Order: sequence, then C-alpha cells, then structure tokens
Amino acid sequence: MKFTKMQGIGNDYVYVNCFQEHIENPSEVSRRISDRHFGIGSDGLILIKSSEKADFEMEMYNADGSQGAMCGNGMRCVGKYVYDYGLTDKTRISVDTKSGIKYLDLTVENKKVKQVRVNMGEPVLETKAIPMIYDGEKVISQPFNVGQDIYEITAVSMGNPHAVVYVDNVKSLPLEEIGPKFEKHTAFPESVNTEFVRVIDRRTVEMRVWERGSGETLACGTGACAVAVASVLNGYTEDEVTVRLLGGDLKIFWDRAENFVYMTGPAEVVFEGEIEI
Ligand SMILES: N[C@H](CCC[C@H](N)C(=O)O)C(=O)O
Repeated sequence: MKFTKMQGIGNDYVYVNCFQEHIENPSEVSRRISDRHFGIGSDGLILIKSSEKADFEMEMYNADGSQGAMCGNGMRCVGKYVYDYGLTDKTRISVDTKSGIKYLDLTVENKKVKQVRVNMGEPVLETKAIPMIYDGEKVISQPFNVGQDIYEITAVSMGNPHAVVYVDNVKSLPLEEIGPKFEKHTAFPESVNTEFVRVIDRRTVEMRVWERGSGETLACGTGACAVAVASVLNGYTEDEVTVRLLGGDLKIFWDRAENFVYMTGPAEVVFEGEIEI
C-alpha cells in the first residue's frame, strides 16, 4: 500500500489515495499502521476517495481502528494532497464526510498548498445530537461527576462529539489519567473528544485534547472549533479566536450570521512510503 504521511499542526495521519489503492479492512489497517513502534506511527488513517456528491470524499479512522465522522486537521491535509498531487487544479473544493460536505479554500504558493480555510459547518448543541445523555436540551458549563471529581462541561458537536472543560492550567493536567474517564463516560453513548482549555484573553485560548480513539494528540481541528464555540457561548472570547495547541495555532471564526465555523491553518507532507498490508 502506497501512502503519504501528513500532519496538520502535529495531528498526523497516514493518507491513502484510493484512486490508486484499495483498502479491504481500513479499521484493521489503521490499528496496524498507527502503532508508533510496530507500524508507521500516526494518529490514524485517512482515505481519499472519489465521491458522487462532492469533489472528493474523506474517510477517517482513529488509531484504535474506530471510524471518526470528521477530522479538521485531516481535512486541511486532504485539501493539500488533492491539489499538490494533481487530483484537482481547483483552489475551492468540496469534500464529503460522514458529517456532511465541507468546503475548502486552498492558499497556493509556488504551486503548493500552504494554508487551507475550511468551512466546518454549523456547531450542534442539542444534547441528543451530540449525542449526550442529559436531562436538558443543551450543556453549557454544567457540572458532571467524572471519576472522583466534578468538571463543568460545555458539549458541542462539530460532526463529532466534544466535551469542553475550562481549567486554570492545561500544562499540569494529568491527561493520561482523566482523559480516559471522559472517553468512557456513560453520559456519552458514542464516547467523546475532550478539550481542556485555559482562556488567555478575549482572542486567545490554549488547549490540550484527549481524543476518542486516539488518546492525547498534538492538535484537533474539530476540537479547536468546539472550543471556540464554547468560549463564545460562555462569554470568554470574541467570535474570532486563536487556539493555541501543543502542535501549533489555528484561527477559528464563528460567523454568527451564517452560523458557520471557519478554521484556518497549515498542512504539511512529512514523507511518502509503501508498506505491505
Ligand atoms: N483530530 C481530528 C478529530 C478526530 C476526531 C476523532 N477522534 C473522533 O471523533 O473519533 C481533528 O483534527 O478534528
């Protein structure tokens, strides 16, 4: 199987061009190749496929083999791949996903994509659509027992579920310990991606993320969007926020008039390779 290793601010996936390759069992392949010692090493697998409804389709799998519905950092890398590798010469493209069609604007320098702006769609707050088991329509800074502690959660879906928690210090968080407790929490029947956020000022936040199916990653694009929406809803920031993640920064803008969330950031190729699967 030929692959391209790419990363979006450190959120790294193995990309397979399914116009050329056919993957029988993507969940198993994702588990195998994601291992950072016995495989290629990645946060998961992303398949670039043809689509009847859009220019392309993105199919995404986490490192544990579970299929995700949407991947923001991955979407930027898909935009870079299809342009740089000659699958399209358009700089405005559409990519279908399990959470609907997303629209991308590609910024090209010297015939290569340097930056991508993605319309990530509408944030979803209704608990049944997150999905989240809760006796109420929305969860905005509501207290929940997680393990032995109480955390205030704001729940947002960007096509995948997110629990946003505000803390005073993200660096000292025992993420390995508390992350799995959120991931397995019974309030989230389809599990959840959890973001721990410190507000720096009205235009800047910093965060770490424990991802459903992948553990801590250096960045999460959909998570950064969920954090921006939660920060506006809680009155902490303006509608345009710089989200500082371990792997780099993302610019997020929640256009309240359109109710679309825009994410802008880089995408890079790390290396190309071939592996027996
Ligand atoms: N890292 C991705 C999110 C992956 C979400 C996945 N962990 C799931 O929802 O199952 C991003 O940049 O948006």
